[in-house]
Parts: sequence; structure tokens; C-alpha cells
Amino acid sequence: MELGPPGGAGPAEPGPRLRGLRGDDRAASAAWLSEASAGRRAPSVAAVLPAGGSGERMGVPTPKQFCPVLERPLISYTLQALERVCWIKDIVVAVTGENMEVMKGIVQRYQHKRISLVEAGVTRHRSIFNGLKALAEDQPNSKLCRPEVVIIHDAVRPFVEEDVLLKVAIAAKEHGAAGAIRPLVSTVISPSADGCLDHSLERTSHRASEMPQAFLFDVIYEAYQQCSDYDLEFGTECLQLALKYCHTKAKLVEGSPDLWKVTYKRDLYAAESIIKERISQQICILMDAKEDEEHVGRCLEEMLKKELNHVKVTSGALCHAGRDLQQIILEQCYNFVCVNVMTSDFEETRKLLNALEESNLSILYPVVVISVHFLDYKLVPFGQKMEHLMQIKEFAKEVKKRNILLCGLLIYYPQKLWETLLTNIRIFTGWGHWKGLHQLVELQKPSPGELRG
Ligand SMILES: Nc1ccn([C@@H]2O[C@H](COP(=O)(O)OP(=O)(O)OP(=O)(O)O)[C@@H](O)[C@H]2O)c(=O)n1
Ligand SMILES: O=C(CO)[C@H](O)[C@H](O)COP(=O)(O)O
Repeated sequence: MELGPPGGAGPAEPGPRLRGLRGDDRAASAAWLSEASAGRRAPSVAAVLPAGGSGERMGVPTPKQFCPVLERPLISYTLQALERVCWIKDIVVAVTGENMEVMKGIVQRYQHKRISLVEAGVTRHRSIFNGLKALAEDQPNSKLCRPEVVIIHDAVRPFVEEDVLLKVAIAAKEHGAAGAIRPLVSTVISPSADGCLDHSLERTSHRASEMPQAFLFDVIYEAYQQCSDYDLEFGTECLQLALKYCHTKAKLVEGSPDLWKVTYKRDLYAAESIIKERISQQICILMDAKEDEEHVGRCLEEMLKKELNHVKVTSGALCHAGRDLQQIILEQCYNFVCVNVMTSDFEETRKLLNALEESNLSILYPVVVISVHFLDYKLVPFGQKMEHLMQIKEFAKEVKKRNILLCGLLIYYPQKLWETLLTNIRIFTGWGHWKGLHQLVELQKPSPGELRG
């Protein structure tokens, strides 16, 4: 089944996203992408996501990939992480027949792109095999193409970053197979039949195998075609299939701690905490941009990027462009700076607040909005501007009931706009960690009674 734009469609975002990559990774990524833009044949890459499990170990009726984390299904975070990577052309998700409609609903609601759904198998290996078959075969009505490299990633590992995806994809191109690993947390022991210790493994010379893994498509497809029913029924390691059936020794790539697999109920709480941590580092700058004024936002973006750690800035979206805003809200941005340059009042902020209220984004977590206003003392009398701004106070009281925390910031410029702007932006970013700001404002959270009101 095909959903969203055809498999061969271009990237979800216009340019390569190399943010978060460092040194060699950035260079490798740039080389990879420049091959593509120079018209040379960069390896085509697709991803297969097994999502057909029942999550027995989680002990809840809903399969864990569909469990809500901050109101959004876990799998949607994983899809978002993959679709952000513009060089992954197709994402094939294996889902059980009974959850097919649920999955289609998620793809539609969160506007996931480049997704194709296939029927899952009764084991993880069988689900992956079904995903590979969909990529290998020229099925009627399918827009999927056989890729050169395929990434396999569990639907329940939502925090996969582009750098590790790139590392395994590049290593797979060179070695035929590659997978992420982590140091062991506990020592692995082997018990004997009578329940006593037979022997223990030396912890430092073993590693935990995680996901993502990547393969030359022909290698892993061949391995799956050759492997036994026993492998398909009881196997847990794709890298082992490549070794056993294609004599391909996988390159092992160090992964980050966030790559762990959501397995038990407590993992959902951990996932929620990580998502909140990320949310606090994500800011969206909205403005009523018109050429020159757009620089205000760009300047703020640059300053924020320089002065705050791990800030992800999505800027340049216009409040008028409802669709952009809807997408930003869907991506769960909780911190907004709304720059009102053109308008004398807080029209843009008002539009943003309306959209936020409609979205119910703030039900579980407070949304912070800083409404920034410029005042050229030569053009607008101070009193008049203040009058407009006083309305913000009233508005702030109103939206606080919905867990939206609104602050107004008036930038008064008796000198050249840019000098004032730079000084003010320094003050603004000098508030320290945005996260700190979010936590600070969180202290003002309305009581449940206020919220009901
Ligand atoms: N028949 C199956 C079994 C598992 N998976 C997927 O494989 C990934 C990793 O497997 P695991 O963590 O074992 O998931 P479950 O099988 O759902 O969990 P449990 O073993 O606790 O039942 C998950 O994304 C899961 O949905 C799959 O696609 N098809
Ligand atoms: O980490 C992995 C290495 O391939 C797999 O996700 C893991 O082995 C899956 O196994 P299971 O479905 O039994 O949890």
C-alpha cells in the first residue's frame, strides 16, 4: 500500500540537513549529498521499519509502537526522525493487518511523508523480510524502487539521529553491512541447565547490538531469501544473517545512549522525559516578514544558535502561512518567539495564540510565547504603543488558563534599529538557557482549577 508522495519523491525539506553532525561525519555527508546534486549516482537509500509486534513485555493492551507519548504515538516520533533525513527516499513500515487503519490514521494526522505500509509477519524477521520484498519486487501500483542501501530500524527506537544513520549507511556501502552498538550495561552470563552459573562473558569484549543497521540491499535480501524457517522464527540479529548467509562481516558503529529500544512500561516514561528535554531546546521564530524585517528573525536565529546549547531553530515561518504553522505545531514545538515588526499591535501573536489554542498542544505541557514588539519613538508615540501592549497582559491571563504562558517584550529604539536590535537580542539570549526560561515560566503554571475554568 502506498501512502504520501511516491517513493522516488524528493526530499521532505529543500536542503540537506547536516545540523548535529560533526567533523568527519559532516564531510562524509556533504560528499554523499554533493554526489547527488552533481548528478552523479549517489547510492539510493531506503528504510524498513518493523512495527508489527504486540509489545508483550510492556504489559499494556496497546502495542507499544502506538502508545501515546505526550499525546502522540511513539512510532510517529520514529517516523519523524527518519523522514527528516532527506537522503532516505522511501520508508517502508511493516504493520499487522489489524493495525493497518490505525497506522494510516497516524500517517495522515502527522502528515508523514515517503511512507509505504506493508503487512507485518508473525516474527520481527518475517516483518523485515516483508518490507524488503516490497522494495525488491516490481509490484503493480508500487512506486518503490530497489535501493542500493537499506536501513533497518525498529519502530520503537524514536531517538535516532541523522549522524548515526549516515554512519551506518556509509559503512554498509563499504562493508556490505553495519550496525550500531553500545557498551554492555550488565555482564552477560550463561546459566547451565540446573540453573547455576556455567560461565560469564568478559563484559569489555562484548557489545550490545542496537539499531539502526544498514546493508547493501542485495546482501540482506539474499540472506533473508536463504535463511531457514528457524532463523525467521527465532532469530534476533539481522547482522548475523548477513554473516551466516552472505559471509558479510558487519562494520560496528558506536551509537548514542538514546538508541535504546522502548521495551518496558518505564521506557515510555524515559521517552517522555527525553522528548520534554528536546522540546525545551526547540524554538520557533515567527514574524510578519517583509524582506528587511525578515532579517530581524534571521538575526535572532543566528544569535540564539550561537549562544544557547543544542537549540533547534525553525525560523522564517509566517503566521499568515497557516499551513507552515500547522506543521510546526504538529512537530510539537513548545517555545515561540513572535516578532511583530510590521504591525503596530500584536496581530501575529494573536494568530499564533489562536492556532495554539485550537491545536490543544498545551494540554500536557506548557507552551511559552514571547511576543516581541519594536517601537521607533519617532514614529509611534510611546503611550499609544504601551496601550496596545497592555492588551497583552489581559490576553496573557486568558491564555494562561489553557497552559499557554505569554510574555510581552517591547524593544524601544531611540537609535538605529540594528544597534538596538543587537543589544536587545543579547539581553534576550542572555537570559541564559532557554530551557531555564521554560522551567521558570513553568512555575507559573495554572492550577488544575484555573485550567478547568
Ligand atoms: N512480529 C513482529 C514482532 C516485532 N516487530 C517489531 O520489531 C521491533 C522490535 O521488537 P520488540 O521490541 O521485540 O517488539 P515486540 O515484539 O512488540 O515486543 P515484545 O517482545 O515485548 O512482545 C518493534 O518495532 C516491533 O514492532 C515486528 O515488526 N513484527
Ligand atoms: O537490537 C536488535 C539487534 O538486532 C534488535 O532490535 C533485537 O534483537 C530485536 O529482538 P527482539 O525482537 O527479540 O527484542
